[in-house]
Amino acid sequence: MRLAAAQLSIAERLDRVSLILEPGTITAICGPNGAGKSSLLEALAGLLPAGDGAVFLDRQQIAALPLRERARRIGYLPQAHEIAWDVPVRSLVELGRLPHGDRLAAPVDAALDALDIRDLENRRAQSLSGGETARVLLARVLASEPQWILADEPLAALDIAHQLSLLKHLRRAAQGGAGVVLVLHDLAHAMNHADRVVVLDRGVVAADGACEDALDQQVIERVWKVPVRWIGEPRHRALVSR
Ligand SMILES: Nc1ncnc2c1ncn2[C@@H]1O[C@H](COP(=O)(O)OP(=O)(O)OP(=O)(O)O)[C@@H](O)[C@H]1O
Repeated sequence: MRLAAAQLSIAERLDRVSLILEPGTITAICGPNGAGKSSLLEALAGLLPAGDGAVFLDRQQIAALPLRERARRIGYLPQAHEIAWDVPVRSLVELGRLPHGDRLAAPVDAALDALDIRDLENRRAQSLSGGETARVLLARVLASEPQWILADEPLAALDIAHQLSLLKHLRRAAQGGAGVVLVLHDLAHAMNHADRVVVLDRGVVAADGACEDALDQQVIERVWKVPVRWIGEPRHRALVSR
């Protein structure tokens, strides 16, 4: 079940972006501020009109999919972590089951465990810290067991232990067949944990491929305009300035 963007052009945001995303893999979308990463993710989730282009889930245009089916198949975590309702955490995570029309305990429990928020399940959602809020909202996405997990900066508010445990969990989801697409600012996380990196620069794809190629030092210097060097072994790399 591929997710594909064809010739996505959205005024001032994306310019003829075409991608075919494979299930069972983790793709990182990287790029400087304003490059179009969130716009691309929103368009892939069917939340931003695709302009002259189109987004396809398998062979079906996403815009034509019934909303409930789209919500069942694509889980989307936006960049802004806002919780509108001050409900208990468990109820909020259960909202992930809405597209399925059930409140199955097993996927909700699995999501609470994956994000290490079992001890928060009775807390009011609006009483949480920033990182706890981020984990709860991601748990809601996971509870819906989507074929595609599209997450905008899911690691940004998390401490290092929760970052690594979430990355491990997303890898497990990919191994189980899900497609995982993450907007990441941390290039070392992209380098070490993704299978493929798409680099956006001012609305166009500047590089796309295996991590070591797409995040090659020269690409980073060209796109981000900073002198850097990778150190360490593959999958354990760190980025340092030169
Ligand atoms: N609702 C909107 N209407 C018009 N332009 C927008 C809108 N949202 C974003 N933009 C513009 O589109 C461009 C891409 O924004 P986008 O949020 O996709 O970038 P990004 O790569 O996710 O950036 P960041 O790293 O800062 O989150 C930016 O120039 C931004 O100002």
